[in-house]
Amino acid sequence: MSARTVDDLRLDDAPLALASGLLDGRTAIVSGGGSGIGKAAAWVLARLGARVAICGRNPERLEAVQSAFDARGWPILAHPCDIRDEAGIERLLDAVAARFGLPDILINNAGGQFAQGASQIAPKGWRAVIETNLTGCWLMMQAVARRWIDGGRGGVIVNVTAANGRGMPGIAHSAAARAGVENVTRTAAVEWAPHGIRINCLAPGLVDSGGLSVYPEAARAAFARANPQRATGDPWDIAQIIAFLASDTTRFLTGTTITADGGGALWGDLWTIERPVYFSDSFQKAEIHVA
Ligand SMILES: CCCCCCCCCCC/C=C/C(=O)SCCNC(=O)CCNC(=O)[C@H](O)C(C)(C)COP(=O)(O)OP(=O)(O)OC[C@H]1O[C@@H](n2cnc3c(N)ncnc32)[C@H](O)[C@@H]1OP(=O)(O)O
Ligand SMILES: NC(=O)C1=CN([C@@H]2O[C@H](COP(=O)(O)OP(=O)(O)OC[C@H]3O[C@@H](n4cnc5c(N)ncnc54)[C@H](OP(=O)(O)O)[C@@H]3O)[C@@H](O)[C@H]2O)C=CC1
Repeated sequence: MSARTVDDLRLDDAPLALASGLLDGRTAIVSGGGSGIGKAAAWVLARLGARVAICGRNPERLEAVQSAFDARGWPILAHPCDIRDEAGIERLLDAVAARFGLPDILINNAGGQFAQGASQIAPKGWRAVIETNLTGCWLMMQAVARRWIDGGRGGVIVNVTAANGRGMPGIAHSAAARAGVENVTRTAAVEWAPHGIRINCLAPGLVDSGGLSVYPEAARAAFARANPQRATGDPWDIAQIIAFLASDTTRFLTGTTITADGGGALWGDLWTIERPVYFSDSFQKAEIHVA
């Protein structure tokens, strides 16, 4: 896919890296499956043979994906759910169980944040982002893992985080939440290994998924400078790594984070908010006053 739209026909035609039929008979839940990376992941998983359940807050987005799947004859359950609502998560899992049985795969992809300087973030905004990206992700993984453990069987979890190794200027709340998810992933990977549960994270850099439209124009124009490839990522490529992590191909991999950021962890410059003048090329060192 050279253009970065998450367009249905492009998702049909984009080449698959994994073997067709690899996920035959598996059921996967994809949170945030109505848009962007989650939608691309739902497509990859279905093209590999999985039955897919998608959730998100906005029913219209889910229904559009459901219609596309129905038109292709792919089994799908679209169930609105806010991942911050534990009772809602139980209803989602009950609906999946009634339609497909216990899931085999959880793709914890739902998330997001708003860009704001760290000193400006209001307590309510901080809590909203932590609740979404840390607590929501945790509630999903715990609820699914409990059902696997109670059912005496294992499963695979893929948590979509964000490349945060050098911090994430302009989205401090999300940086904290994603680091928390990566650590609880390492922890749960050990605790739940005896139950046959594998769990890994995929940390994307900037991916042109449509989700980036929430950022200011000036920030978006600079996003391709965030890595040495000087490019934003493609949702299809991210979706294929998700499927790779969800498949038995990676059965010896657990508790790790794969970063897919075009090398941004090594070099690049990313500000999701306007960069302070202190960091501009024209700023004179002599202007720095150290108390
Ligand atoms: C050099 C380092 C290199 C590192 C490279 C790192 C590269 C990775 C970069 C990662 C970039 C990430 C991209 C993406 O994630 S794309 C996907 C984007 N999609 C979204 O973000 C959409 C989802 N977001 C949301 O739904 C919301 O932002 C939210 C998470 C907050 C949840 O919404 P909710 O409906 O619960 O919350 P509210 O809207 O009611 O708001 C609650 C309070 O939050 C504050 N708030 C919300 N929006 C803003 C805003 N735009 N500006 C400031 N504050 C905001 C506010 O306090 C709200 O309360 P009030 O409304 O009462 O004021
Ligand atoms: N695109 C990028 O550059 C990067 C993205 N990411 C992360 O990747 C994931 C996918 O993002 P992307 O596809 O790009 O953007 P999108 O905004 O398209 O996807 C976010 C999805 O999460 C869902 N979602 C958000 N909050 C909730 C909630 N409380 N409960 C249930 N669903 C929710 C949204 O659906 P709805 O609004 O209907 O609830 C939406 O489908 C997110 O976690 C994002 O933060 C990380 C790094 C970079």
